[in-house]
Amino acid sequence: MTKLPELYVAVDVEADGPIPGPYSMISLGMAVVGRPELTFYTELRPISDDFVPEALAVSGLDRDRLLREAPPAEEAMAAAARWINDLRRIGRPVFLGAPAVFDGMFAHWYFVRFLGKSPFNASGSGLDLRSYWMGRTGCEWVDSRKPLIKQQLQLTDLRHTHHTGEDAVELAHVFDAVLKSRGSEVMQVVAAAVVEDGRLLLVSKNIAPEVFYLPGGKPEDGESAEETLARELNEELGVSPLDMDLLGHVDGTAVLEGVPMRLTVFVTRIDGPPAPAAELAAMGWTNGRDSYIPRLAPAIRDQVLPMLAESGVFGR
Ligand SMILES: Nc1nc2c([nH]c(=O)n2[C@H]2C[C@H](O)[C@@H](COP(=O)(O)OP(=O)(O)OP(=O)(O)O)O2)c(=O)[nH]1
Repeated sequence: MTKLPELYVAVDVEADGPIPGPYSMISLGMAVVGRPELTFYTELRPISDDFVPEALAVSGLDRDRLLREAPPAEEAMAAAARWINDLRRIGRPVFLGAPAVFDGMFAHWYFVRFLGKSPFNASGSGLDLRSYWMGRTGCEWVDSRKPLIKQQLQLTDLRHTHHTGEDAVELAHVFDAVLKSRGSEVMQVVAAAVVEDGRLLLVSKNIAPEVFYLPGGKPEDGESAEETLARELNEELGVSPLDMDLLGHVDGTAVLEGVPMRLTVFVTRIDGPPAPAAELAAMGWTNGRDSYIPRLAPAIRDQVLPMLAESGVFGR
């Protein structure tokens, strides 16, 4: 049997105080990431007489109305648990909070207090939006606030309203965009395979002088691959490409930054003898059997050389 996918359940809580027990959860919203039609909302009858006016004011909910009309906590949490458990037909629910500490603390306490257990798991653990973003981008805590994440993902139109049903949907959208943005993290690099007299041109940079690879580099904004290559050949070697034949794309790990890389390689002739610029540590020509080979970047040695041999350009 194939394993069902994980379903990230964005959970949003409004409360009338900082901790559950002395204070109450007054509304609970949930929404499934990537499945905007799957949402849940309930208000809850307060469980104590105490409340912090400033906390209550955040949601704007009328506590007296909740005392009269909202379902008791047992009933509301049973409905929430049923909704989560129903999701098990299509996936494996995982709690998602922003922050997981506050919303998770209320949700977990309420599930355990009123139902004896949580439909998420025994520990109340789950995902936290900001921690995930820090891990993905390497940013500091202070730069992982939701408004900043929204800015970077062009989601500033998504409103935060303090209505837990709407805010759970907002969180689900943001996390969906965070997940989708992962694919675009691949670093693009364009490189030239220049072959003269049966030898392939290699360079190394000052930052790692013992690692050799093809001349080239990363595109600047708006540049085509060909424009990047022409600029890089000029900057690194003071030459211009005479023609560029796409050899292919190679997916690997960028040897300097250690991040996922897609390398686009062109077979290129150049208009004169290359003269290495200061940013290069060394330049040389390999015949495919010499001491350069062990020092090649893995993507070049393991993927590009076989492609060049296959196409008959070099190494046969
Ligand atoms: N140019 C080039 N880079 C390669 C090859 N193979 C490989 O792993 N890389 C890696 C090395 C680096 O991690 C990254 C390219 O970085 P780079 O430092 O050459 O790019 P760049 O000239 O645009 O550098 P910069 O402006 O950031 O200084 O890709 C290759 O064959 N050619």
